Amino acid sequence: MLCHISLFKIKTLSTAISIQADAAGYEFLIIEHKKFNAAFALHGGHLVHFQLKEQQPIIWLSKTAIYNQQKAIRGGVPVCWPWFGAADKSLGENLPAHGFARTSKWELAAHNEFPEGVEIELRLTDSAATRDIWPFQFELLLKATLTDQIKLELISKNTGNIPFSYRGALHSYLNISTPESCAISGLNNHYNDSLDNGLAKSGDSTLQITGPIDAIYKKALSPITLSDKQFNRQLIIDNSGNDAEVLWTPWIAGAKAFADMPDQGYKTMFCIESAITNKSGVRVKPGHSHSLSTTIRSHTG
Ligand SMILES: O=P(O)(O)OC[C@H]1O[C@@H](O)[C@H](O)[C@@H](O)[C@@H]1O
Repeated sequence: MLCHISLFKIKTLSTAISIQADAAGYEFLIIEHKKFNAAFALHGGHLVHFQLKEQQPIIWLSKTAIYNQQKAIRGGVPVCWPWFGAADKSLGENLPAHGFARTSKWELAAHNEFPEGVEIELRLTDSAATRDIWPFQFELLLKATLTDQIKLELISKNTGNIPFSYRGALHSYLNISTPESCAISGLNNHYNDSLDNGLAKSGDSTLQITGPIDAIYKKALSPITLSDKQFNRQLIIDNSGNDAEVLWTPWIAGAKAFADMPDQGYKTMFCIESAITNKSGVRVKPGHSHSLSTTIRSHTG
């Protein structure tokens, strides 16, 4: 499953679910269900693998991803939180891009196996280290329901006594055959091009992948479909709680510049992210929660 990492089993949680670790003690939750295989890294609360039996993986993971506590994993579904992109200057200098959730160690809060799949809950709460850079109390829950589809729900709960605002994303790296085989439809026509100083532009409702893309599309009004001719499948993506879909591929130069992506890696991935990118973010009052989600299902033929 994670064929480029050697893992040993630490604990069996149910027939399909176990905790396994690499030689350095980096922990994964491994799911070997009769319908699919999947894996999460506890570091980052990060889905790193999902593959239905007899199909190509839905989620892309870099073969040269770096697994250590300081780094976000390249691939999978990074949880970007409590900000998206660069941190607000008011929080300080040199803060990590896309927040601290993807480089924090999460805990397994619940797991349940049933005939059609599994439910997994991973939790991250504030600590002295998080309050040092983001002065709020919170409970972040990633609820994953894995069946013949992936459903990820990120619930941001304010456990303190002052409101907070957050931005973020479920930054899905989708596994594709080749860029030329793919077309994306169902997008909103309006986007801001991050490769052109955030300029507001309008595009066609179907997008081909022919070069680098880094764009913030206004929230789609219906599900988005990534059609992949060579894999003979459509990935159908339904997001909620978001204000945008961020589309991203680093393309040739970008992949070359990353130490944790093979030079050719850009050819087999494409990101469609369920994101909150508005400057003001989503405000969550004490005792309240907000949910950001993405559902990805595959339709073959
Ligand atoms: O390399 P990172 O921090 O994981 O970010 C990857 C990309 O993430 C995307 O969401 C951003 O729009 C891009 O600008 C960014 O390059």
